[in-house]
Amino acid sequence: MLTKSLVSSGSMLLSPLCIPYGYASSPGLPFNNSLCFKGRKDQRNIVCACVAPPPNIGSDGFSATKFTDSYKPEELSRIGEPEDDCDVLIECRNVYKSFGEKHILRGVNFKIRHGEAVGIIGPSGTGKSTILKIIAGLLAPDGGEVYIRGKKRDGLISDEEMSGLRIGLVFQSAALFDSLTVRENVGFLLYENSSMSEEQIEDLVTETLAAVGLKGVEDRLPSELSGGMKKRVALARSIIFDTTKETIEPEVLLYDEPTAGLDPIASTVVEDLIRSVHIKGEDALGKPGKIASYVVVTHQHSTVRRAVDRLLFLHEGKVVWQGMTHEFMTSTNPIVQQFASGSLDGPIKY
Ligand SMILES: Nc1ncnc2c1ncn2[C@@H]1O[C@H](COP(=O)(O)OP(=O)(O)OP(=O)(O)O)[C@@H](O)[C@H]1O
Repeated sequence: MLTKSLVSSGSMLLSPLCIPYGYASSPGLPFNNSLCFKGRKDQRNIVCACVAPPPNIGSDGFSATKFTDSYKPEELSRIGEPEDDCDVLIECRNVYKSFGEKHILRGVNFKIRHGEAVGIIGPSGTGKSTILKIIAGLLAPDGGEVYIRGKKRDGLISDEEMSGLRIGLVFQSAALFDSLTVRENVGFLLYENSSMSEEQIEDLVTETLAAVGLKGVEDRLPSELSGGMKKRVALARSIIFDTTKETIEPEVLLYDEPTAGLDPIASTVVEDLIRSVHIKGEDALGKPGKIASYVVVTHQHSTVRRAVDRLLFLHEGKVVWQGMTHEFMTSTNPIVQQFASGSLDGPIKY
Protein backbone atom coordinates (compact mmCIF):
# COMPACT_ATOMS: atom_id res chain seq x y z
CA MET A 1 0.00 0.00 0.00
CA LEU A 2 1.37 3.35 -0.93
CA THR A 3 0.74 6.70 0.60
CA LYS A 4 1.78 10.13 -0.55
CA SER A 5 4.42 11.69 1.58
CA LEU A 6 7.11 14.27 1.55
CA VAL A 7 9.45 11.66 2.89
CA SER A 8 11.53 9.60 0.59
CA SER A 9 14.12 6.93 0.36
CA GLY A 10 16.54 5.30 2.73
CA SER A 11 19.24 7.89 2.74
CA MET A 12 16.00 9.59 2.87
CA LEU A 13 15.58 12.74 0.93
CA LEU A 14 12.60 14.56 2.23
CA SER A 15 10.98 15.51 -0.97
CA PRO A 16 7.53 14.42 -1.96
CA LEU A 17 7.04 10.99 -3.34
CA CYS A 18 5.10 7.86 -2.77
CA ILE A 19 6.39 5.56 -0.11
CA PRO A 20 5.07 2.41 1.43
CA TYR A 21 2.43 3.05 4.02
CA GLY A 22 3.86 3.41 7.50
CA TYR A 23 7.28 4.56 6.45
CA ALA A 24 7.04 7.96 8.06
CA SER A 25 6.33 6.40 11.42
CA SER A 26 9.05 3.77 11.06
CA PRO A 27 12.07 5.65 9.85
CA GLY A 28 14.46 2.93 10.86
CA LEU A 29 12.72 0.57 8.47
CA PRO A 30 12.20 2.79 5.50
CA PHE A 31 11.06 0.25 2.99
CA ASN A 32 10.11 -3.30 2.64
CA ASN A 33 13.19 -4.78 1.08
CA SER A 34 11.13 -6.83 -1.28
CA LEU A 35 9.80 -3.60 -2.76
CA CYS A 36 9.74 -3.76 -6.51
CA PHE A 37 11.33 -0.95 -8.37
CA LYS A 38 8.54 1.09 -9.86
CA GLY A 39 10.48 2.76 -12.59
CA ARG A 40 8.91 5.79 -14.14
CA LYS A 41 5.26 4.82 -14.19
CA ASP A 42 3.87 6.72 -11.24
CA GLN A 43 5.24 10.20 -11.26
CA ARG A 44 4.14 12.53 -8.50
CA ASN A 45 4.05 16.26 -8.32
CA ILE A 46 6.75 18.06 -6.50
CA VAL A 47 5.16 20.50 -4.12
CA CYS A 48 8.20 22.28 -2.77
CA ALA A 49 8.18 25.99 -3.33
CA CYS A 50 11.45 27.68 -4.08
CA VAL A 51 12.95 30.41 -1.97
CA ALA A 52 16.10 32.33 -2.75
CA PRO A 53 19.09 31.58 -0.52
CA PRO A 54 19.50 33.89 2.46
CA PRO A 55 21.45 37.01 1.68
CA ASN A 56 23.42 37.51 4.86
CA ILE A 57 25.96 34.74 4.99
CA GLY A 58 29.13 35.94 6.64
CA SER A 59 32.53 35.81 5.04
CA ASP A 60 33.15 32.50 6.76
CA GLY A 61 29.89 31.18 5.43
CA PHE A 62 28.16 30.89 8.75
CA SER A 63 27.72 32.53 12.07
CA ALA A 64 28.14 30.29 15.03
CA THR A 65 26.69 30.70 18.46
CA LYS A 66 29.01 30.85 21.38
CA PHE A 67 28.12 30.58 24.99
CA THR A 68 29.74 31.14 28.28
CA ASP A 69 30.52 28.03 30.22
CA SER A 70 28.25 28.84 33.12
CA TYR A 71 25.91 25.90 33.29
CA LYS A 72 22.43 27.29 32.88
CA PRO A 73 20.94 25.07 30.24
CA GLU A 74 17.58 26.72 30.20
CA GLU A 75 19.20 29.99 29.14
CA LEU A 76 21.75 28.66 26.69
CA SER A 77 19.72 29.00 23.58
CA ARG A 78 19.41 32.72 24.01
CA ILE A 79 22.90 33.70 25.11
CA GLY A 80 25.12 35.00 22.37
CA GLU A 81 22.73 34.34 19.50
CA PRO A 82 23.21 36.66 16.55
CA GLU A 83 20.30 39.05 16.42
CA ASP A 84 19.70 38.57 12.74
CA ASP A 85 17.89 35.31 12.14
CA CYS A 86 17.32 35.45 8.41
CA ASP A 87 20.02 32.83 7.75
CA VAL A 88 18.38 30.35 10.12
CA LEU A 89 17.24 27.31 8.16
CA ILE A 90 15.97 25.17 11.02
CA GLU A 91 15.02 26.07 14.54
CA CYS A 92 13.89 23.84 17.40
CA ARG A 93 12.17 25.92 20.01
CA ASN A 94 11.48 24.36 23.40
CA VAL A 95 10.93 20.91 21.91
CA TYR A 96 9.58 18.14 24.14
CA LYS A 97 9.24 14.46 23.32
CA SER A 98 8.29 11.47 25.46
CA PHE A 99 7.89 7.81 24.66
CA GLY A 100 5.42 6.50 27.21
CA GLU A 101 6.85 7.28 30.62
CA LYS A 102 10.26 8.09 29.17
CA HIS A 103 10.66 11.85 28.92
CA ILE A 104 13.42 12.11 26.35
CA LEU A 105 13.50 15.71 25.15
CA ARG A 106 12.72 18.35 27.76
CA GLY A 107 12.91 21.71 26.14
CA VAL A 108 15.46 21.53 23.33
CA ASN A 109 16.44 24.82 21.74
CA PHE A 110 18.85 25.42 18.90
CA LYS A 111 19.17 26.94 15.44
CA ILE A 112 20.90 25.65 12.34
CA ARG A 113 22.11 28.44 10.08
CA HIS A 114 22.91 28.45 6.40
CA GLY A 115 26.44 27.16 5.83
CA GLU A 116 26.84 25.45 9.17
CA ALA A 117 28.36 22.05 9.89
CA VAL A 118 26.92 21.07 13.25
CA GLY A 119 27.50 18.00 15.41
CA ILE A 120 25.15 16.68 18.08
CA ILE A 121 26.85 14.69 20.80
CA GLY A 122 25.81 13.38 24.17
CA PRO A 123 25.38 10.17 26.14
CA SER A 124 23.54 7.22 24.67
CA GLY A 125 19.78 7.38 24.89
CA THR A 126 19.73 11.12 25.44
CA GLY A 127 17.60 11.74 22.36
CA LYS A 128 20.04 12.68 19.60
CA SER A 129 18.44 10.51 16.93
CA THR A 130 15.02 11.58 18.15
CA ILE A 131 15.94 15.18 17.44
CA LEU A 132 17.01 14.32 13.91
CA LYS A 133 13.71 12.54 13.29
CA ILE A 134 11.80 15.53 14.63
CA ILE A 135 13.75 17.91 12.40
CA ALA A 136 13.13 15.59 9.48
CA GLY A 137 9.42 15.57 10.24
CA LEU A 138 9.29 11.83 10.89
CA LEU A 139 8.30 12.36 14.51
CA ALA A 140 6.09 15.11 15.83
CA PRO A 141 7.19 16.82 19.04
CA ASP A 142 4.85 16.64 22.02
CA GLY A 143 5.55 20.26 22.80
CA GLY A 144 7.45 23.17 21.33
CA GLU A 145 7.88 24.10 17.72
CA VAL A 146 10.05 23.35 14.73
CA TYR A 147 10.56 26.17 12.27
CA ILE A 148 11.74 25.55 8.73
CA ARG A 149 13.09 28.78 7.29
CA GLY A 150 10.96 30.69 9.73
CA LYS A 151 7.79 28.79 8.95
CA LYS A 152 6.33 26.75 11.78
CA ARG A 153 5.83 23.14 10.86
CA ASP A 154 2.52 21.66 11.86
CA GLY A 155 2.48 17.93 12.39
CA LEU A 156 4.57 15.53 10.40
CA ILE A 157 6.28 16.30 7.16
CA SER A 158 3.87 13.99 5.37
CA ASP A 159 0.92 16.10 6.44
CA GLU A 160 1.95 19.32 4.85
CA GLU A 161 3.63 21.12 2.07
CA MET A 162 7.26 21.86 2.72
CA SER A 163 8.63 24.87 1.03
CA GLY A 164 11.97 26.46 0.56
CA LEU A 165 14.18 23.76 2.03
CA ARG A 166 14.95 20.16 1.27
CA ILE A 167 15.84 18.06 4.29
CA GLY A 168 17.57 14.73 3.88
CA LEU A 169 18.24 12.12 6.54
CA VAL A 170 21.06 9.65 6.05
CA PHE A 171 20.40 6.68 8.30
CA GLN A 172 23.12 4.93 10.23
CA SER A 173 22.38 1.69 8.42
CA ALA A 174 22.51 3.34 4.98
CA ALA A 175 19.03 1.85 4.48
CA LEU A 176 19.44 0.91 0.86
CA PHE A 177 16.75 -1.09 -0.89
CA ASP A 178 18.22 -4.57 -1.07
CA SER A 179 16.33 -5.58 -4.20
CA LEU A 180 17.35 -2.50 -6.18
CA THR A 181 20.66 -1.89 -7.90
CA VAL A 182 22.92 0.93 -6.85
CA ARG A 183 21.70 2.91 -9.87
CA GLU A 184 18.07 2.40 -8.90
CA ASN A 185 18.78 3.25 -5.28
CA VAL A 186 20.61 6.46 -6.07
CA GLY A 187 18.18 7.56 -8.78
CA PHE A 188 15.08 6.46 -6.90
CA LEU A 189 13.60 9.89 -6.31
CA LEU A 190 14.27 11.04 -9.83
CA TYR A 191 12.76 7.93 -11.40
CA GLU A 192 9.70 8.42 -9.23
CA ASN A 193 9.24 12.15 -9.26
CA SER A 194 11.12 14.01 -11.92
CA SER A 195 10.50 14.60 -15.57
CA MET A 196 14.07 13.65 -16.39
CA SER A 197 14.61 10.98 -19.02
CA GLU A 198 16.09 7.64 -18.02
CA GLU A 199 19.29 8.54 -19.86
CA GLN A 200 19.56 11.83 -18.00
CA ILE A 201 19.04 10.07 -14.69
CA GLU A 202 21.60 7.40 -15.54
CA ASP A 203 24.19 10.03 -16.39
CA LEU A 204 23.42 11.98 -13.24
CA VAL A 205 23.61 8.85 -11.09
CA THR A 206 27.02 8.02 -12.56
CA GLU A 207 28.22 11.58 -11.97
CA THR A 208 26.89 11.64 -8.42
CA LEU A 209 28.48 8.29 -7.59
CA ALA A 210 31.76 9.61 -8.97
CA ALA A 211 31.38 12.67 -6.74
CA VAL A 212 31.42 10.38 -3.71
CA GLY A 213 34.32 8.39 -5.12
CA LEU A 214 32.46 5.37 -6.52
CA LYS A 215 32.87 4.17 -10.09
CA GLY A 216 31.53 1.14 -11.92
CA VAL A 217 29.16 0.01 -9.18
CA GLU A 218 25.89 1.08 -10.79
CA ASP A 219 24.69 -2.43 -11.54
CA ARG A 220 25.64 -3.97 -8.23
CA LEU A 221 23.18 -4.85 -5.51
CA PRO A 222 23.74 -3.46 -1.98
CA SER A 223 24.67 -6.94 -0.78
CA GLU A 224 27.71 -6.75 -3.05
CA LEU A 225 29.05 -3.61 -1.36
CA SER A 226 31.15 -3.07 1.76
CA GLY A 227 29.71 -1.09 4.68
CA GLY A 228 31.67 2.01 3.72
CA MET A 229 30.53 1.74 0.09
CA LYS A 230 26.92 1.44 1.22
CA LYS A 231 27.27 4.63 3.20
CA ARG A 232 28.69 6.36 0.15
CA VAL A 233 25.79 5.14 -1.97
CA ALA A 234 23.40 6.43 0.69
CA LEU A 235 25.20 9.76 0.59
CA ALA A 236 24.97 9.85 -3.20
CA ARG A 237 21.25 9.20 -2.98
CA SER A 238 20.83 12.05 -0.53
CA ILE A 239 22.68 14.62 -2.63
CA ILE A 240 21.27 13.83 -6.07
CA PHE A 241 18.62 16.24 -7.29
CA ASP A 242 16.59 17.11 -10.34
CA THR A 243 18.89 19.21 -12.50
CA THR A 244 16.09 20.18 -14.86
CA LYS A 245 14.29 22.23 -12.24
CA GLU A 246 14.82 25.94 -12.64
CA THR A 247 15.42 26.63 -8.99
CA ILE A 248 16.92 24.26 -6.49
CA GLU A 249 16.07 24.80 -2.85
CA PRO A 250 18.93 24.70 -0.37
CA GLU A 251 19.29 21.35 1.29
CA VAL A 252 20.11 20.39 4.85
CA LEU A 253 21.43 16.88 5.40
CA LEU A 254 21.00 15.08 8.70
CA TYR A 255 23.46 12.26 9.32
CA ASP A 256 22.70 9.74 12.04
CA GLU A 257 26.01 8.22 13.15
CA PRO A 258 27.42 8.09 9.62
CA THR A 259 30.67 6.43 10.67
CA ALA A 260 29.26 3.87 13.10
CA GLY A 261 30.58 0.41 12.39
CA LEU A 262 33.34 1.59 10.04
CA ASP A 263 37.05 1.08 10.56
CA PRO A 264 39.14 4.24 11.10
CA ILE A 265 40.16 4.55 7.45
CA ALA A 266 36.64 4.06 6.10
CA SER A 267 35.41 6.53 8.74
CA THR A 268 37.87 9.11 7.50
CA VAL A 269 36.65 8.64 3.94
CA VAL A 270 33.04 9.20 4.99
CA GLU A 271 33.95 12.19 7.17
CA ASP A 272 35.78 13.79 4.26
CA LEU A 273 32.84 13.05 1.97
CA ILE A 274 30.48 14.78 4.36
CA ARG A 275 32.73 17.83 4.15
CA SER A 276 33.09 17.57 0.40
CA VAL A 277 29.38 17.70 -0.40
CA HIS A 278 28.96 20.81 1.74
CA ILE A 279 28.90 24.20 0.04
CA LYS A 280 32.28 25.00 1.58
CA GLY A 281 33.77 21.77 0.28
CA GLU A 282 34.75 20.29 -3.06
CA ASP A 283 33.62 16.90 -4.25
CA ALA A 284 35.70 14.12 -5.83
CA LEU A 285 35.17 15.74 -9.24
CA GLY A 286 36.52 19.06 -7.99
CA LYS A 287 33.11 20.71 -7.97
CA PRO A 288 31.77 22.70 -5.03
CA GLY A 289 29.36 20.80 -2.82
CA LYS A 290 25.67 21.64 -2.79
CA ILE A 291 24.58 20.92 0.76
CA ALA A 292 23.79 24.21 2.49
CA SER A 293 24.15 22.91 6.05
CA TYR A 294 24.36 19.62 7.80
CA VAL A 295 23.86 18.09 11.22
CA VAL A 296 25.78 15.00 12.32
CA VAL A 297 24.86 12.86 15.31
CA THR A 298 28.00 11.04 16.33
CA HIS A 299 29.89 9.29 19.09
CA GLN A 300 33.16 9.34 17.17
CA HIS A 301 35.98 11.70 18.09
CA SER A 302 37.31 11.67 14.54
CA THR A 303 33.94 12.68 13.13
CA VAL A 304 33.74 15.59 15.53
CA ARG A 305 37.28 16.63 14.66
CA ARG A 306 37.04 16.25 10.91
CA ALA A 307 33.45 16.79 9.93
CA VAL A 308 31.88 19.48 12.12
CA ASP A 309 32.58 23.06 13.15
CA ARG A 310 30.04 23.60 15.89
CA LEU A 311 28.73 21.27 18.55
CA LEU A 312 25.48 20.89 20.42
CA PHE A 313 25.89 18.85 23.59
CA LEU A 314 22.69 17.15 24.59
CA HIS A 315 22.22 15.94 28.12
CA GLU A 316 19.12 14.90 29.99
CA GLY A 317 16.85 16.17 27.29
CA LYS A 318 18.37 19.59 26.85
CA VAL A 319 21.16 21.28 24.96
CA VAL A 320 23.42 22.05 27.88
CA TRP A 321 26.32 23.47 25.90
CA GLN A 322 26.94 24.64 22.38
CA GLY A 323 29.96 26.22 20.82
CA MET A 324 32.74 25.70 18.34
CA THR A 325 34.31 22.25 18.24
CA HIS A 326 37.68 23.40 19.53
CA GLU A 327 36.01 25.08 22.49
CA PHE A 328 34.42 21.84 23.61
CA MET A 329 37.63 20.22 24.76
CA THR A 330 38.69 23.28 26.74
CA SER A 331 35.29 24.05 28.21
CA THR A 332 35.13 24.61 31.94
CA ASN A 333 31.53 23.43 32.05
CA PRO A 334 31.71 20.52 34.52
CA ILE A 335 29.33 18.33 32.55
CA VAL A 336 31.26 18.90 29.34
CA GLN A 337 34.51 18.15 31.16
CA GLN A 338 33.17 14.89 32.49
CA PHE A 339 31.97 13.85 29.09
CA ALA A 340 35.08 14.97 27.23
CA SER A 341 37.45 13.36 29.70
CA GLY A 342 36.18 9.90 28.79
CA SER A 343 35.39 8.78 25.30
CA LEU A 344 32.49 10.55 23.67
CA ASP A 345 30.49 7.43 24.41
CA GLY A 346 31.41 7.54 28.04
CA PRO A 347 28.77 7.79 30.70
CA ILE A 348 28.71 11.00 32.65
CA LYS A 349 29.12 10.56 36.38
CA TYR A 350 28.02 13.17 38.86
N1 LIG B 1 9.83 5.07 18.69
C1 LIG B 1 10.24 4.92 19.94
N2 LIG B 1 9.45 4.30 20.86
C2 LIG B 1 9.84 4.15 22.14
N3 LIG B 1 11.02 4.60 22.61
C3 LIG B 1 11.84 5.21 21.76
C4 LIG B 1 11.51 5.41 20.39
N4 LIG B 1 12.51 6.06 19.77
C5 LIG B 1 13.44 6.26 20.73
N5 LIG B 1 13.04 5.76 21.90
C6 LIG B 1 13.78 5.81 23.16
O1 LIG B 1 14.16 7.15 23.37
C7 LIG B 1 15.46 7.21 23.93
C8 LIG B 1 16.32 8.10 23.07
O2 LIG B 1 16.57 7.41 21.84
P1 LIG B 1 17.55 8.03 20.75
O3 LIG B 1 17.77 6.97 19.74
O4 LIG B 1 17.03 9.33 20.28
O5 LIG B 1 18.85 8.27 21.62
P2 LIG B 1 20.32 8.60 21.13
O6 LIG B 1 20.83 9.71 21.99
O7 LIG B 1 20.37 8.80 19.67
O8 LIG B 1 21.03 7.24 21.56
P3 LIG B 1 22.34 6.53 20.97
O9 LIG B 1 23.47 7.50 21.16
O10 LIG B 1 22.50 5.32 21.82
O11 LIG B 1 22.07 6.21 19.52
C9 LIG B 1 15.94 5.77 24.06
O12 LIG B 1 15.69 5.35 25.39
C10 LIG B 1 15.08 5.02 23.09
O13 LIG B 1 14.89 3.70 23.51
